[in-house]
Amino acid sequence: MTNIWDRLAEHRSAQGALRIEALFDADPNRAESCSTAADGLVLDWSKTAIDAKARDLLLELAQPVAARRDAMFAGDRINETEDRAVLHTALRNLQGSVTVDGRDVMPDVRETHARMRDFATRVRNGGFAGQGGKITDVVNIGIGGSDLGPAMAARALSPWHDGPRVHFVSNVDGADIADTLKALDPATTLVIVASKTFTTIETMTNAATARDWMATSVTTPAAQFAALSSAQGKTAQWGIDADRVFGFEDWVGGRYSMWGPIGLSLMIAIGPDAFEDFLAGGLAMDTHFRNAPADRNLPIILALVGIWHHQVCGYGTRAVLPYDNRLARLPAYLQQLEMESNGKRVAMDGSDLTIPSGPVIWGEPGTNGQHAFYQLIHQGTAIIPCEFMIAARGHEPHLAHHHLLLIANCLAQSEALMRGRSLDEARALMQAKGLAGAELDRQARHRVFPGNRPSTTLVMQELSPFVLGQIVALYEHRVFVEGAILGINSFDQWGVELGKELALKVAPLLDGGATPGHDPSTEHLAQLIRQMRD
Ligand SMILES: O=P(O)(O)OC[C@H]1O[C@](O)(CO)[C@@H](O)[C@@H]1O
Repeated sequence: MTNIWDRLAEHRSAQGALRIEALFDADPNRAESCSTAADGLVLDWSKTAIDAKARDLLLELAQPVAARRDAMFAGDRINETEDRAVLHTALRNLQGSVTVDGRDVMPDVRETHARMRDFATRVRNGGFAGQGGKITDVVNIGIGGSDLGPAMAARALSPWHDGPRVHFVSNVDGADIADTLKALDPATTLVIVASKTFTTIETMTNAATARDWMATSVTTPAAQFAALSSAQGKTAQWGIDADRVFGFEDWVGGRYSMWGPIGLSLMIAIGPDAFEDFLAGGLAMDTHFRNAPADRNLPIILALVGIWHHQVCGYGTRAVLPYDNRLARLPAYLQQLEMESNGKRVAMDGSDLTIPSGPVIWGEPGTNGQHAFYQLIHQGTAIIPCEFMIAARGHEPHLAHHHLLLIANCLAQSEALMRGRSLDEARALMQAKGLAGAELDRQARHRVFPGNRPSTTLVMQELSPFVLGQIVALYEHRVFVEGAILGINSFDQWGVELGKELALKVAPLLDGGATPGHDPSTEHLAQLIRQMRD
């Protein structure tokens, strides 16, 4: 394994000043041969410096992935630090069969899905109503994996919305819930408390606030609450009727959970049939991931491109740039999926990682990002691999000219990043403006684009529930492949625990109490804030 990393590093250094464009000169079919497709979703990775040798070495690196992938789908306890299976894929394979510890888990999955379908249908058609009539608004209260997935997807699939309005509250900042609830009628609002553990302080605080708000208008607030949780005892204590509690097993990780009960708000918004199309897209990607050979396997290729850029080339961040305004929350969703999964420093066996783990993920939809941070991407000193996404068709046929411009911008950016603008070209531009001598040189230098900056482009026909399912599953498996290659556990998240524990100890300081063991800076800040507040 180490040997392949060394060989990759040697090869990268042997590439020297190689320009990506030169790879197209060497291989006239590069655009096609460096495109990988799965059920109509196409990834073009030709605008990277991955040449034939790098590709072969990366594929060698991926050889151990197949065994771990098969173990995951078989229900083995591959999440070793939490001693759990990893089976979110079962939630989208409703006809499938998978056993954990000798027990077929699918009857329960199917039963819960059927209950979700029934409840969502009744919320949508008025069979389940609020104390003031048909449900007009649904508020999903959750955070992290209990928020980001459904919030991202609800926005992405807004053309499919034909149910009640859905809103998402996640932040413990009271501004979030206050701003959301102020426009709603408690008597026609359904509140869904989404929390796997039903202990997360942000979610439980927001849920209690929502219950108080509801109590100002209706006699039985709990009757307009539903819960999505693995902790059924706690949901009962909270007074939520078991009929409206949708559970899932510990083998569904929070950030992988939108396919099951955590997707209820999405199902209510777009309807159970469209939600099942979303599941079908995820299942199609699973089938592809399990069966396609590594060199034509979309998640494996996407992961290897990521490894090439971060672990081999040393680029510290990765920009996700969907040219689709409705995918505005995708970068935030992927931040949790990728960084909570692969932001680790210890290998599965407890030893220190000797290679860097996952990169920083960030991004914004195009074209807005172009007018904000693309300056740095094009001319800054850091190289930022960009992941563009674009649909051939938009959802507004009467605005087709907008969509053409959107596509043109997307393609132009990846071209500009790769080709850049040479000093000679910049000088010619300045000459045409009448400049000469030292001033011409000075002005020209500011207009040089170094180019040779890598990007990938994911192309879809249109952003439908099926395609969104493919994209989410693609990224889940990409994270899996990267984690398997790095030898880390992508399914735990111990790194978020310490801050949670300390928040509970800091809280008394803000009320003038004393809890031992804080550093002087934290004590001082707490005191300062207390004074400013009073
Ligand atoms: O669904 P819960 O239990 O409220 O947890 C919410 C989120 O908190 C985390 O545990 C840590 O941020 C995430 O992994 C999870 O998605």
